[in-house]
Amino acid sequence: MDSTNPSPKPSYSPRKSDRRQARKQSRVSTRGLYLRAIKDAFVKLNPKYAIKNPVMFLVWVGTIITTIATIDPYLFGPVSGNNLQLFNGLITAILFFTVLFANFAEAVAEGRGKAQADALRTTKSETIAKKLLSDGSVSEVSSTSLRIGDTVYVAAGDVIPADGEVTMGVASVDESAITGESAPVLKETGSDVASSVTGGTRILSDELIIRITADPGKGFIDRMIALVEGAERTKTPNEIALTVLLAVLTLVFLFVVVTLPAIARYVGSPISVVVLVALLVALIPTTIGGLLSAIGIAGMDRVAQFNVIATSGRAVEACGDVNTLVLDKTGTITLGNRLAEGFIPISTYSTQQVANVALAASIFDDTPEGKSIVRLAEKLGAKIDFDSHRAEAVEFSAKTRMSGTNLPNGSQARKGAVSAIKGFVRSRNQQDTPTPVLDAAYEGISQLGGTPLAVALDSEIYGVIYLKDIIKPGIRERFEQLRRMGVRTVMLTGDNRITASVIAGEAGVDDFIAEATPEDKISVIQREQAAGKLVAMTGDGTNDAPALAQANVGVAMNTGTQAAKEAANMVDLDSDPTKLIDIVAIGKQLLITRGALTTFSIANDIAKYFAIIPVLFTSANLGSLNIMKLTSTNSAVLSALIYNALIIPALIPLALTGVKFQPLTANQLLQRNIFLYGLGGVIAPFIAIKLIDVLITLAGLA
Ligand SMILES: Nc1ncnc2c1ncn2[C@@H]1O[C@H](COP(=O)(O)OP(=O)(O)OP(=O)(O)O)[C@@H](O)[C@H]1O
Ligand SMILES: [K+]
Ligand SMILES: [Mg+2]
Repeated sequence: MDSTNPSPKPSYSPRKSDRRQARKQSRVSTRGLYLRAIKDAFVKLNPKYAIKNPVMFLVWVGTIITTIATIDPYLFGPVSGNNLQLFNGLITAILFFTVLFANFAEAVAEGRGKAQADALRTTKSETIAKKLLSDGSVSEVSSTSLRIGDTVYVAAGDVIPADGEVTMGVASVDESAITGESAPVLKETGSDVASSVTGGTRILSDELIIRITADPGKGFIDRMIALVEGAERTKTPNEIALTVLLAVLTLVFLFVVVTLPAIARYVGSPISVVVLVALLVALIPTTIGGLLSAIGIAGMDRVAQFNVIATSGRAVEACGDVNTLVLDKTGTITLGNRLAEGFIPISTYSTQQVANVALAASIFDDTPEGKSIVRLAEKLGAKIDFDSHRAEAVEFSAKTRMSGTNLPNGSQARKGAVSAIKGFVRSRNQQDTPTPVLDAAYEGISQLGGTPLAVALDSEIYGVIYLKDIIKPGIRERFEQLRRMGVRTVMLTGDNRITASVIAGEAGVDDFIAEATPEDKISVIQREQAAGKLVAMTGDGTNDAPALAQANVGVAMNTGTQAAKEAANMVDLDSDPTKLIDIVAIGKQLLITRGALTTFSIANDIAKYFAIIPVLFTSANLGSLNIMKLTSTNSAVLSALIYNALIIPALIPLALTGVKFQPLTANQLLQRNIFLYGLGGVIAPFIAIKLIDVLITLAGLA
């Protein structure tokens, strides 16, 4: 839970994003990226890879056929015409470039990940680990020999040899190797969120004893490398469905093209094999076929640029389908640094007395709330009148919703949710005490969106602490955007009903659940899923792990426990719960981009069909069909093919950055995109082909 998170809340200053930006740029040089992609484009010509993309593979096969026809134009039967070898050679070259361009698109998309993986690998060099043996002695071993369950000792200056949990000590650690943030992070034992350490990070001060939790090659950095490199990138269900659709379309066009020679012979206008291959390539969906995997990779990459590591493309894509977002109140919707604003006494007690009990109940509470209560109480002159070394801490838990101190004299000081403290007092008094003043204070604070904490000593409630929290600026607009995209937001909080409804109303969430226990989180998710919804959530604690695993998209905070990180399918390196909203937007954009480019590609192919087919039959005195007045059959085929090849690199930037994103529902988007990319896709080829036809006629190529 957030209130137990000792690390500072993320700031929203532009400086931080600038730093992140600078880091990305230094890691990846654009020039190197393109050079590498050009090389990879050739490597991907290997049939072993090429066959994974059926549409482009067919183009590759076509290239080989036209190559043979260039060497011997008469091999596949009698053909007429002059300059056959030049024409066939040109077609072959264009087809070859079509395949290369598609490979290049994929390679560019993969490039950034590969460069990032290289940078990560440099942090992963083998180190010497100080392993603790059962007899208490220390033995120096290689980090690669460590196994789960081993215990190691690390001190200032050491690199942590493998992932683990701190079992003893407190130390500050430089995690910039994975998060890019130079500020040191405090690691300590016992804490739910600060006890997990990552191999490859460096201890800056003090020393730690760590129990290893990952075998060699299975650590967080290893997983990150595999992920950013795309080694684990499997096709997502949506991608598979689209690949099947494209294959079917390809078959249809293959059938169309195969039946053409018979018709052509009938009308007395025979067509050569090379023209048939060219026609086939022009008609099959090569544009989307060539860009499909680049779009998917770019989606993962865009998530990575937000400093979020996705375990699979499937996870990013699932974000696009999310219908319900489950969010925490404290720290996600509100700023989360709830600070004590005042003490309100009840019955005969004075403010001073409330402050004294509040202080006694908070001396061991190191949550931001606890510390702010101590500060305020001390400011009001409160003092503790017992030996704190002999007192016992009662830790806060989201289940009990209270915390406190057992004093040396046997007294119990508590503070917590008003209902929880009422329950605490009732169990000692065996009856309810009517407390109209308490209820008024509770309601007053809640109406302001604040959190009221009741303060009790043994069987007496002394008063209420007002914890003030502020809704994050701009959060209402973000929920508004989500609503327009058809995403429902549900706020989940351990806080009381009134506070919850006030904050929910101000923030504009669709629904909320108050006084929620950690178990409620999982049941909310299950209920939504039972209604056919895809659910996304964030979490950091161990008790969030089951809910993170249950959600379709679970984003764990990097400050969270190992269990939470393993259960999630994304890890946010900045530990900013608000990012879930951005990730959902990225997922939506990925799906929209794919849809838009598919529409454009298919519209293009249909337009090309009507542009070229008539020209093929001009010699049969069907010239009136040549509405575009293209120069000749050859120039029509060449123009169409050149357009077909060039459109792939022309659309790479769009495939990588994604189409312009507007928060609309899926249906509205579909309509808008069919109009924009469908109509555009029909018109563009006519204009472009005509233009290229004029140019190559001027150049005397056809
Ligand atoms: N350190 C604390 N000591 C005592 N009581 C606390 C402490 N922190 C929170 N509480 C009380 O327990 C309630 C539940 O806390 P919990 O962390 O489950 O939810 P929350 O912080 O209010 O909201 P969210 O679930 O959005 O983080 C709080 O609303 C508050 O009344
Ligand atoms: K095509
Ligand atoms: Mg909380």
